[in-house]
Amino acid sequence: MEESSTFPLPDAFLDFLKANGLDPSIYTASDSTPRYIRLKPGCEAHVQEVEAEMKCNLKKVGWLPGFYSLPPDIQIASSKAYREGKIYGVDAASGAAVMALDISEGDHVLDLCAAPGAKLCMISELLGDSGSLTGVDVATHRMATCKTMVQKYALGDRCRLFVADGTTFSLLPVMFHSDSRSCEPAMDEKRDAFREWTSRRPYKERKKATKTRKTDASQLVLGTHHPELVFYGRHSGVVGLTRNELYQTVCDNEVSSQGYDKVLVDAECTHDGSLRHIQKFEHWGWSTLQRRVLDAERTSSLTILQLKLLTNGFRLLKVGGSIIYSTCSLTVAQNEDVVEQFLKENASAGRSFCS
Ligand SMILES: C[S@@+](CC[C@H](N)C(=O)[O-])C[C@H]1O[C@@H](n2cnc3c(N)ncnc32)[C@H](O)[C@@H]1O
Repeated sequence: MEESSTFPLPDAFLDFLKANGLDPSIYTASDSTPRYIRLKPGCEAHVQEVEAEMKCNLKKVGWLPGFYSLPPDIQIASSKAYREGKIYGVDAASGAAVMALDISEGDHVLDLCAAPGAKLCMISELLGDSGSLTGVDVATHRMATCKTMVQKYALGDRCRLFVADGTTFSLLPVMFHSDSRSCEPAMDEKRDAFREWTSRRPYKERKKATKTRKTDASQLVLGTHHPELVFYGRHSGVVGLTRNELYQTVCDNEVSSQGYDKVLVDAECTHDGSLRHIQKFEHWGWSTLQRRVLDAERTSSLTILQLKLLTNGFRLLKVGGSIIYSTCSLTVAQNEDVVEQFLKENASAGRSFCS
């Protein structure tokens, strides 16, 4: 047990920190680390109203547009501004990862580990009325949260969300599918085209979707699946496409010109860098931390997963595009080492590190 911690860190976690050369005293700061919110664009006029409701000052974060810091003990989820979709909680570090993508108008962006969706929402805001956004996550329940977020904040117009394995996901931005269509689909195929998204679908459609989902889920296990499309916006490019068009396969040389402009690989990790997350294990139980985070076998298989995600993200990037790899771990093994290995295996990738 470490004297300097404000909450008791278990020995197994201290061993993990030691093995990775991390100083346990950083966790003493967890009670004084500010929280951050992002104000939805257009809601700037509501700052004073939010301050009055939360009974605290919002401090503008100069280097992150739309971000404000507030004292650590403020509960944002119970506030009216949060319920009304004017603000959402997102760390400054998450904001930094998104800003590093350098989103430009018209970009087609892929977020390969998207759920629960804070970064995806920010990307969507930066894209505004242009380009497209594809979110992928392997966890169905986390993707459900992501879908709820984009709908709550009305950010899903240009967005499509898939439950899929990011290490094998291979769909290109949807605009290109329709551009590259060689011939018009047959009439009966077109009748099956995706209609405008609605959560309240007729019974027949819901039944069909459940059947498709079940088939997709069983194929997911077999590894022969299509990604499961769980949401698409009006201007995501999906409306009007048939399933065949959406799931059209592409060859590698098409990707170089028709791939994504920007890819974010916010990879699964041990979350040790998220002080607030680690703090939660005090309530969830430290044995959960042991099982979910520290298990040595999991940690080594994690770095393999991280490398595979980064490699697949790069495969889907068009020539000249940018890819950002980020984690909420502080370990060199899950960050610099993964990137070094990736660069060794992908000579055509340029590099730039930031911490
Ligand atoms: C750090 S979280 C992502 C946080 C998210 N980018 C955000 O800003 O809210 C990592 C995510 O990776 C997902 N994940 C794990 N393995 C994956 C895989 N093989 N393919 C795609 N996503 C995966 C997890 O389900 C988890 O949601």
